[in-house]
Amino acid sequence: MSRQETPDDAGRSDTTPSADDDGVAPGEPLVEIRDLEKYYDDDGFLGDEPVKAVDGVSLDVRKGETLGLVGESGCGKTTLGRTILGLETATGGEVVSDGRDVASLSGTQLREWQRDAQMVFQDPEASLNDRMTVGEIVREPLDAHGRGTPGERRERVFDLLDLVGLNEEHYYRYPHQFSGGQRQRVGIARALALEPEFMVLDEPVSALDVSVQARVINLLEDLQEELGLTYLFIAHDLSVVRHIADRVAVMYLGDIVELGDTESVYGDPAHPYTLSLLSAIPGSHTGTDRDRVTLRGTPPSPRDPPEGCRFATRCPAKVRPEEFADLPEPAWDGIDALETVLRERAALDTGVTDRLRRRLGLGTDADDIDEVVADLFGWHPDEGASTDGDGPLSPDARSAVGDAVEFARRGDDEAAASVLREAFGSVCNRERPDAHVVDDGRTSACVRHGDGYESPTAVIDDRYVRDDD
Ligand SMILES: Nc1ncnc2c1ncn2[C@@H]1O[C@H](COP(=O)(O)OP(=O)(O)OP(=O)(O)O)[C@@H](O)[C@H]1O
Repeated sequence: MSRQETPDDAGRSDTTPSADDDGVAPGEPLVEIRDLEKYYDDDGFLGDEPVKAVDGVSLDVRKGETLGLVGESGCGKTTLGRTILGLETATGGEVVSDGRDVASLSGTQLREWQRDAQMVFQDPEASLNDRMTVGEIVREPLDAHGRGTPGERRERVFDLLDLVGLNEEHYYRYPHQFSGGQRQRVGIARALALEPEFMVLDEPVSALDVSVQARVINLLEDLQEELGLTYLFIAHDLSVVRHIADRVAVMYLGDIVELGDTESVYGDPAHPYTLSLLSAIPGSHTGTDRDRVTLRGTPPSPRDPPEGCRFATRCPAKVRPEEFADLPEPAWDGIDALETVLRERAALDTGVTDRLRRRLGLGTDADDIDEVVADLFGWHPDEGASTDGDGPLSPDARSAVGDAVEFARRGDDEAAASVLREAFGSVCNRERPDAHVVDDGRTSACVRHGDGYESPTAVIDDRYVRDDD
């Protein structure tokens, strides 16, 4: 990993013992996560489903590495980090470290794990208590764990401040007297107080100015080297992760879709979601000219994730049914867009007002569906399926779209979306894909890596690049 020298890096002492007394060799699994689930069941009224924030995650965090965790907002990154640390109680699966299943620890053992594994938060403004001095903030975990005499704790805090590029004078100051970067250093010093071996860094630099970000990243890299730390680095900024992470895990709607060495994943993404995510970075060229692959719509609700592959509703490489193999790309664009509209309207429909309206037999605002169809396909459903006319849909496809429109007109967008899925869906809507090993240890959870399918990248090139050129 490259680094930049800064004045802040100078003069730190190396008084903290390195955390390699756990018997785990560098590169071996330090934390093993198996089928981890965290569902939030808030007993929502009207029988809401639980929020499946983390839904079946399996991965290892290896001793001494930085594992990047990326994905769109709301995909479950923070919840995964917090559940690994035992700050949230898992609703299923295991987190094993040093022979202990973290998810089932309590009392002293849980406290031990929470000493060995620490979290650094995104917002140093909100995560530090403004009524305490910096010295008190960093000392608090030492006090709570009864470490040494008061004098020894004070010395330890001075060492920690030095370690993160602050100095003794800062002991008596308050967080509000510090810049964002300095406050994040205080947060890091506090997280290091109990000599952890594993740290979850939750967007540790995203609230900071870019120039300050580089310095804090350098500090984290130096600390890792000096103290033998292992990081899970959560970020939505893909370039920061590329810089700092040895491996990267790509998360979508509660699950990991791709996991591998950072350079392989960024240089040649295997999963259609990774490819779409990376092609959204301006100027990124992921192997071929795929920058025009756009990620349509927003992720579905984690309360009601799609059946089969979670990414199927937005996937640019989705398997299409044989009987519609001849439909041109604009028809598929329209079908995907119509399904997105119906799904998003169905999600809104779960609002109390709409439910009550429906229960009372009042319509929802279904009238504009005809307009949507006309815009997307240049065809009005009342014209009938077999009418000749312009537009990309075949008569069979029109008939299926017409059936969906019937449901939407009656205010049942959910049924309309499922009619579309039934007609135009495939294995992607039925099976949750396994993680396939695609190259040297890299995994990607896409059905297209299985026998008999074209690879996701080949399909995307075919559908989006060649057509556009
Ligand atoms: N305490 C909670 N109760 C109910 N739902 C929650 C709770 N915490 C998180 N969620 C939901 O779980 C899902 C995942 O949230 P999480 O914060 O883990 O995502 P994230 O990927 O870290 O997002 P961001 O990048 O915006 O921080 C979201 O739908 C969120 O609304």
